[in-house]
Amino acid sequence: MKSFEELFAELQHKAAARPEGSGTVAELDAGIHAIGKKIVEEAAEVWMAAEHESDAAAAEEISQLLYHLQVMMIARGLTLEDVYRHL
Ligand SMILES: N=c1c2ncn([C@@H]3O[C@H](COP(=O)(O)OP(=O)(O)OP(=O)(O)O)[C@@H](O)[C@H]3O)c2ncn1[C@@H]1O[C@H](COP(=O)(O)O)[C@@H](O)[C@H]1O
Repeated sequence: MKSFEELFAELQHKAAARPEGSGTVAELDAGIHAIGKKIVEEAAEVWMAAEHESDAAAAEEISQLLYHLQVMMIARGLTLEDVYRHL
């Protein structure tokens, strides 16, 4: 289990080190447009899971949406602070 901040730090490291087999590196290479489509897809899955599935399924879909949002932040060069200042 990891926190939001720990995942973001891990993804920043992957983006810099570009290890073989990283899905994050592949998604970053696919670009903003592809990441955006993934976010929309995952958001729809969150909605459907929240309406029709278990708490565990909804939580898993939410975790995937958070992951893809973090990938988008890294693709745009945004930090956690850039986002937190709007919360
Ligand atoms: N938390 C996640 C995470 N959440 C979601 N995903 C990706 O998002 C996809 C979403 O799952 P879906 O159920 O929508 O599956 P899918 O539609 O079949 O996925 P695709 O075929 O579209 O890839 C997963 O297949 C993963 O590729 C994640 N990929 C990675 N992480 C974490 O990110 C870190 C870095 O991962 P790597 O870059 O792969 O090393 C690790 O700690 C991972 O646990």
